[in-house]
Amino acid sequence: MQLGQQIVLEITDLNHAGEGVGRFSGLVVFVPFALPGERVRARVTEIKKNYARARPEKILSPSPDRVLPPCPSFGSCGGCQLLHLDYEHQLRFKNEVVENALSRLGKLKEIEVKPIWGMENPWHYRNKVRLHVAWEGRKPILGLYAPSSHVIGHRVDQNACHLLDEQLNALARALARLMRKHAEAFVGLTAVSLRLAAGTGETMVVLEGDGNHVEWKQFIKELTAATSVSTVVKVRARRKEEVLYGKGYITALLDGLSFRFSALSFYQVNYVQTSKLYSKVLEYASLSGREQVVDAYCGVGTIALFLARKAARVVGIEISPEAVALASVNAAQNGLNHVSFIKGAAEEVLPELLEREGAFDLVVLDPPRQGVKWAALESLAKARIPRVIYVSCNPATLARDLSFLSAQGYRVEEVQPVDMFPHTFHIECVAYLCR
Ligand SMILES: C[S@@+](CC[C@H](N)C(=O)[O-])C[C@H]1O[C@@H](n2cnc3c(N)ncnc32)[C@H](O)[C@@H]1O
Repeated sequence: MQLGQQIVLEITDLNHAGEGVGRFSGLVVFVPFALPGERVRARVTEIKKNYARARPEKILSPSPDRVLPPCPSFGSCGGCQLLHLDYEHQLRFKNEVVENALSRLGKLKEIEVKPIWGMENPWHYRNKVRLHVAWEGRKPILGLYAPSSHVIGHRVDQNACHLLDEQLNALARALARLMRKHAEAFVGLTAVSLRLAAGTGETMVVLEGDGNHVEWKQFIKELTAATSVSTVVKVRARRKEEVLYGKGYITALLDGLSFRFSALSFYQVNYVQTSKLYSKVLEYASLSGREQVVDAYCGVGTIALFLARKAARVVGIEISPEAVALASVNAAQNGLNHVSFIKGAAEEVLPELLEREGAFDLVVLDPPRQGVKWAALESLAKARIPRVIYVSCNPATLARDLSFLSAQGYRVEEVQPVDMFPHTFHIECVAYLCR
């Protein structure tokens, strides 16, 4: 096989990233946007020792599960990987990814993986987007990068995104128009994020990088006159927030609670599915009102406050100082005064907390994609925490960590996948473990 060679192959499977898997001359070949059962003609783009990658040029015999992607940017935009696969089959694929991760990576057999909870309407669900700034001559353009590249593959002024909330699509278009008008202001800006708070409809524009502040003033004046944007914040190298307009945060409403979040604090991207995810956490928690609970990786305190409505005491742990400050405000605003928050890394704070006051009934973990550090996992068994709920956005690290906890004496009772990210390969899960 050679780079640039044209090959014809049968696709037999999908890998965890949603790419078609076939074989050519004995080598595994990944073909993005190809489906199992398809025969494709593709051009080799990468050759490694154990696998190759090829770009599809023609689908010679399409799968019956293939659908026409509604977005003209599909394939040239890195946002979606599964828009060509019928939604029912996307859900089936995701269940299989979770089952395979648990059995192959985690060596965990006989775990009950429930059928994934899909969306009734899997479109326009995203309340956040990070757009990149690129240049077309002296004019800035705004869009999403092509897969594995730093080239814009989807321009927001040309097409609306089918995953993004329509309010944010409209804001992105208005922004792109004004950016071209105030091109000077955008020299030095690398990205612009847009966020929307459900329930209140408040929106935030986050400018990343540096630029001409005098020009920004005029740009922001025109932006806020032309749109209903609530706040504009600047962050430099994604570290410190500087409020340029409005309050610097927006407030979302979810199932009777309100949550403030800011430019640098995490907030789940899909409101409909977040409500289902948190209801599952609450169901697994099955609180009576007497329990003491830890919510590790608590963000702005969302799960902590959901649980606090039914628990005696909740302690949240979070590394981001912005998020911890907002979590405390959120607790106070929701009248939940038996919740406290500790700023720090879970792998340091959790072992200390459990050693100091071991009497917690339940620990919730909701780490980023890298999963939980072993020091934190070990401390659960050491403190004999009876029940653990693990929320994960990465089946591979979930499998690794559940395997570790199994070896430490925990039994994985059930795993519920939730489709937080339709049309992409990303999968959210919530797992329930008992000692
Ligand atoms: C997936 S988010 C979950 C947030 C929250 N549970 C929610 O549902 O909105 C993970 C959070 O963990 C925080 N984080 C990342 N590394 C951490 C660490 N080592 N210790 C504590 N928190 C961490 C991030 O800042 C982020 O807020």
